[in-house]
Amino acid sequence: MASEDRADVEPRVKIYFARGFIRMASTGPKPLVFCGPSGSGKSTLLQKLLLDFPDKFGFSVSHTTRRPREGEVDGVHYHFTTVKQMENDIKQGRFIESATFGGNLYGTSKESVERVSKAGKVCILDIDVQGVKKVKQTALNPLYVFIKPPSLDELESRLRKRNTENDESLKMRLKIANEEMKYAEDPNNFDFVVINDNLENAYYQLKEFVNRKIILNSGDTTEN
Ligand SMILES: Nc1ncnc2c1ncn2[C@@H]1O[C@H](COP(=O)(O)OP(=O)(O)OP(=O)(O)O)[C@@H](O)[C@H]1O
Repeated sequence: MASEDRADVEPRVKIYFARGFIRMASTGPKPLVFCGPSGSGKSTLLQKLLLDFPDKFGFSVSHTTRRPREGEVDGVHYHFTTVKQMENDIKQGRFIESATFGGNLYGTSKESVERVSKAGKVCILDIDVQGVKKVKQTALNPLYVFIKPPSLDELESRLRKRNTENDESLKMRLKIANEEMKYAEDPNNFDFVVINDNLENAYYQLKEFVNRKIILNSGDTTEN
């Protein structure tokens, strides 16, 4: 889908080309990609994982020129910046990738990514299917996890309860969700699919996958 069609949807594209990071990825544990429709529970599950394994995982904070939503903290959820500042930073080569959606700029700075890799942590990428397709073209070779809502009706209900969307953006998110779920049906596209029906159950499955594929593989056998 063309980016123009997704005017109200935030891009979730964080592609880590930083040299240091790629070196780390090729020797250490694989990075972890979280993908899934808007409202499927990526942030919720990701936060639980970061809390459980604070020394293992790190999340690169994106920049945006959009206004913060209620409860969003600068430097935690996003680095909120101005168009002038961000355009200047892009010109100066400080961004790995950036895009304009719905009149706002979004991007991943080299600094945000390097901060995670310098701390010796596994980078978690929270990206949409477009981002997954792009990452698949790089040498990053992460593990791909798809967070799947139990149904589109339940997804709609969660998005409505979250109270972050207007009717138009909700409709767009549901349309894209349908396409993303079709992409995830191909077993070659993701290493693991978690159905986020009951949160604790979904998290249990995710944690088991992460323990098996990342924690135990890195030589750290500490159970959490
Ligand atoms: N298993 C669950 N049962 C019920 N509600 C849930 C569950 N998982 C997440 N939620 C709620 O659903 C809403 C969407 O979750 P969340 O914000 O984590 O989704 P997301 O995939 O990160 O969305 P976006 O891509 O738009 O940021 C939140 O209000 C969250 O509290």
